[in-house]
Amino acid sequence: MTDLWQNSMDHAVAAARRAGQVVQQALQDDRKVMTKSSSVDLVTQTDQRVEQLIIQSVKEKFPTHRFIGEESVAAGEPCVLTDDPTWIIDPIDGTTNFVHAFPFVAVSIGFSVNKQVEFGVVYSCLEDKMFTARRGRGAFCNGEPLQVSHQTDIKQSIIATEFGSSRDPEAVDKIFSSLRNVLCIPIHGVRGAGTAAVNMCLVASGCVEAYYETGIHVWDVAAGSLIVSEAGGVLMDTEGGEVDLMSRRIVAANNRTIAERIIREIDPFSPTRDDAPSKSSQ
Ligand SMILES: O=P([O-])([O-])O[C@@H]1[C@H](O)[C@H](O)[C@@H](O)[C@H](O)[C@H]1O
Ligand SMILES: [Mg+2]
Ligand SMILES: [Mg+2]
Repeated sequence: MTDLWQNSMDHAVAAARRAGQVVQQALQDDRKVMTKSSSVDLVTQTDQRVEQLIIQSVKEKFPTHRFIGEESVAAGEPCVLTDDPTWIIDPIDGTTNFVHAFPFVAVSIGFSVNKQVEFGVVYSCLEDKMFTARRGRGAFCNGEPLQVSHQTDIKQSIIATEFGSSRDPEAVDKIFSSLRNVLCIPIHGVRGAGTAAVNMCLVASGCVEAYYETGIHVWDVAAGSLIVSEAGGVLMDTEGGEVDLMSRRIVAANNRTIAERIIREIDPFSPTRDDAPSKSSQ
């Protein structure tokens, strides 16, 4: 069977690698920091430049494809997923890490057709780890197959999560109450790399049993979601049931037992959806 999207995926891998080189180079220079929805929602010229580099290179090769890019949406482009082939791009996942030179920064590229992710590429550029997944064909890190952890006992697990960039006290209260509940199950520990994409790759790699967060965006998790499921993991909504990548809520786990156990402890809330009609960037 011919593989319809292999050319696009090869292009994504090459684009992510080039983008990673730009990010690494930029770490040597002064980084001018700007803000978006709040004083802790950071962006740099490197985020914008890398996104444009990726989009331009794709447009030259695949002129009919569409885009959802974090910085394009911040600049007013729509965030709508259609059935058309769509590149879902987070040029720097972990911008706060990048600003502080905290060494986990990723370029994340998901590709969806008929609203289904066909491939995902996450390049953790400071670790030089290229995570890839193609629907139905497994997940890999630098070409080596990935497999989630086999653990089913939550008490023997490590869980990844993040505080995100909302400082709304009600949201922060929910985040803390969930974290307290999960920690006190009790679990072995809580971790967070400062990038949703890398956290999901850690689930796929079997280093942590699960990752959950409310407040992420579709570009943070599109690629990682396929990498987790192709490594044998599951994706769920924070209230149970199927994940909706536009809903800004995700649980990515090694298996359903662990996912459902965490969901019991999460105090859920619903930020404005990514595809809400009159949504300004937040
Ligand atoms: O802004 P960005 O660095 O691309 O992405 C953020 C990172 O993934 C962070 O770990 C997560 O907690 C936030 O929810 C994301 O928005
Ligand atoms: Mg991100
Ligand atoms: Mg980003």
